[in-house]
Amino acid sequence: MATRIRPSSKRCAVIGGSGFLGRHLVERLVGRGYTVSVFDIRQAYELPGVTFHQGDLCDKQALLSALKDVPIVFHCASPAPGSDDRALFQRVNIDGTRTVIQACLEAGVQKLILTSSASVVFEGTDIKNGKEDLPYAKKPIDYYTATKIQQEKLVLEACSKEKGFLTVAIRPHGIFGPRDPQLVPILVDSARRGKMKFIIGDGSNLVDFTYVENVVHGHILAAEHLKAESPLCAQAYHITNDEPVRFWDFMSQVLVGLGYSAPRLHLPYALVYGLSLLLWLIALVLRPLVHIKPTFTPMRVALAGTHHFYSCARAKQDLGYRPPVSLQEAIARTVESYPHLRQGA
Ligand SMILES: NC(=O)C1=CN([C@@H]2O[C@H](COP(=O)(O)OP(=O)(O)OC[C@H]3O[C@@H](n4cnc5c(N)ncnc54)[C@H](O)[C@@H]3O)[C@@H](O)[C@H]2O)C=CC1
Ligand SMILES: CC(C)=CCC[C@@H](C)[C@H]1CC[C@H]2C3=C(CC[C@]12C)[C@@]1(C)CCC(=O)C[C@@H]1CC3
Repeated sequence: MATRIRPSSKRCAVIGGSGFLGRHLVERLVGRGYTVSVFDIRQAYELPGVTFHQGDLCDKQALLSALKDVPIVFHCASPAPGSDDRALFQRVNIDGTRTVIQACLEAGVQKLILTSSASVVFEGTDIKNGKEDLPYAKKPIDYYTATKIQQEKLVLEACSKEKGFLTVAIRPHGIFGPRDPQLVPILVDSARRGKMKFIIGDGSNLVDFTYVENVVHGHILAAEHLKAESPLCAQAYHITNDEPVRFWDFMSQVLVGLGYSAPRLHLPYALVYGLSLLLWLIALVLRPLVHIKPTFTPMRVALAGTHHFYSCARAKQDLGYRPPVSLQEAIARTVESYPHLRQGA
């Protein structure tokens, strides 16, 4: 049964509220009676109870007008992880997060909840039941992850009981669900181009995937439990479905649910990883002449061929977190939500 919490305040802002996770968060907050300010570079929808502020989070003045009289801020904006624009990641995830913190302090915001990522500890090798005290990756798998590490450090270091500014980081993993622009669309696009015939490795690697509503639940619990005397201050929390699943079983269930064939043939992990590195290097060298975007990037191959699942024990203990939607139910709802991606549609 879900924990019942009495919200301390009914106003909040969601930076990145037009995005996949951000919009689900906004919808749930409105459903719980919050008045929400969305701050995003784009406005993707309209909703009663929600005010939109269109702007770049690197612009402090623009942020300040959205954060006026707002005690709680959720920061879930980021450039798409698949981008290869290093300067953009630096500008938005690092410099922009500094600006968000500065704006929160100037506006008198009391709580900042950051959407980080469980990948901040992932180096491309197995993680089994990883806890939050694992060290940050020394060699992050890509530039997106490198900047998520810096972003999380900035937010947690900014926590100050003296200033009345409390911060916490939520680390989800492999978010999926209706309107996800990444996981299912990339998977289906690969299947349609005949690229989902192979299983990388022996297919036994266990991975966490997290239904978007469970991620939202974790964020709201964090916001409502974050108090000066609580253990949450300056802490990071893994939020997953808490049901590690074989990566290739998960992919197969989604593919079969949408009418595509499941991958069957096995390829050695080292071979595919080596090829993906080679392709990535070729794409880098040719970039001045032609822009190639390989499907199987080294990052995706590492995620597809290793164990990476995380313990939610800290979130269970401090937040009372239990994933409200099971993995099977989540997959069914997700498949149902993509009629346009079905085979033959
Ligand atoms: N999708 C996933 O599997 C995971 C995502 N995350 C994190 O969750 C958060 C949300 O991710 P998604 O909803 O999947 O991404 P998304 O791309 O759907 O949403 C990100 C939003 O941020 C906005 N944004 C980007 N740059 C901005 C800027 N300079 N100023 C204002 N707004 C800006 C975009 O317009 C977009 O609406 C991100 O912080 C991401 O790093 C963490 C773990 C896994
Ligand atoms: C091998 C192949 C082409 C699989 C298709 C699915 C992938 C696109 C997803 C499988 C795991 C996903 C994942 C993320 C993005 C989409 C996948 C690679 C993240 C990198 C998104 C941002 C994060 O913070 C971590 C995620 C880890 C899992």
